[in-house]
Amino acid sequence: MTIQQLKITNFRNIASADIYPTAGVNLLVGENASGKTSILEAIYLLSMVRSFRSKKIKSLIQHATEQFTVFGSIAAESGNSYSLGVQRHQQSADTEILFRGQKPAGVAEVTAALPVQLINPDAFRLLEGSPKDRRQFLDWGVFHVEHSFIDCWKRFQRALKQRNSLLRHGRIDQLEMSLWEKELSENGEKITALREEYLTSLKPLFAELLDKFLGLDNLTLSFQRGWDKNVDLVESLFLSRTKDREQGFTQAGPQRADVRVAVNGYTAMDILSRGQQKLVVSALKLAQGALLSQARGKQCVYLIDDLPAELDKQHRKVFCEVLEKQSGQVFITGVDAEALAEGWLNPDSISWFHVEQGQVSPKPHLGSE
Ligand SMILES: Nc1ncnc2c1ncn2[C@@H]1O[C@H](COP(=O)(O)OP(=O)(O)OP(=O)(O)O)[C@@H](O)[C@H]1O
Repeated sequence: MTIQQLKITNFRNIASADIYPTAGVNLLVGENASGKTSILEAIYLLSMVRSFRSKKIKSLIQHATEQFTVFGSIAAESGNSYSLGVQRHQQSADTEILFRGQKPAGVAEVTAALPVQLINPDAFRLLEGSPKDRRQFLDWGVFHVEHSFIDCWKRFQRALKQRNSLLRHGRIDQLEMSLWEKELSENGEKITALREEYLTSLKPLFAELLDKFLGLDNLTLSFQRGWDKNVDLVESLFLSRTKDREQGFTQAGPQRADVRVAVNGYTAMDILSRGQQKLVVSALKLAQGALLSQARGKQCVYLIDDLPAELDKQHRKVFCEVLEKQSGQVFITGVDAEALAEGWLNPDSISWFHVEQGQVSPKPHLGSE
């Protein structure tokens, strides 16, 4: 997927922008608070229909205006182009999405059409955050690669909600409980198998990238499925009914899964430097893009907020080379044009944009100024 045109209206501090990015690397340079991250946020919104910075989508509407609009013209790998627009009005209860001129069935349809990977300071959460952050990472990949996942996931969530609500009832209807446990475990086992399979496919791609970035060959990823490995989920649920009733929720299952990232047996975030953590997280995200391309022939759009931060010159150079060699579209922000200009193999193929007080304009390549 490639964004050929991006039009932004009344979004954060951007009153109006209309840009034509290149299919490869796009660099967005500007001072603090100029609006660089807002552009990444607008692209992320097109894919996820939410922000990565704010839970309240209305906070994205430019102050003193009524609504924002983000529009993208997207080129698919098939050669077809289609339009995607997301709009939110102050007075409206919903966010409007228009995909190929129509209202999509759900957000998942849009997300599947425009896979976006974000590497920003919050991406560290993948290592230092809760298991939920790592499950989200894993499920992003499974969702894009395995189309049956979304249906299993929805059915699983519904069954989990039902079981939790039964657990809180005064008297449990054993038959109803068994029925929901069956539904929960059938879908839970499928989700787990898909997650395991996905992680197995991801590992070699991740190892290859990590080797380029850091040469950390003793780093391991291990999947923890979320319940006792010696029993089936249905059995585990049955055995834990009494304990779950006391707690008021289901304790075992894929909703407790995790991916442990360890170096020589130690939790990665406890021993890696900040720069190493950034490269591990980046390698994980780039590996997801590579797997999507390998499995589905789809390219992902990478959003990288402040690439130079935390990385020395040498690691920045390796990172740039990897980004240039992979086939997805990349948007990178930075405050220092010189630091951003370093390390590219083909600087002439890169598009530059200057961002200043919410205005976005194409910028001549640094060397040609
Ligand atoms: N709803 C809004 N309406 C108008 N301006 C807003 C709104 N929300 C945020 N802003 C402002 O938009 C500006 C742009 O912020 P943004 O984070 O995009 O800048 P940036 O260029 O990425 O900065 P930095 O380099 O410091 O990360 C900030 O000054 C912020 O206060």
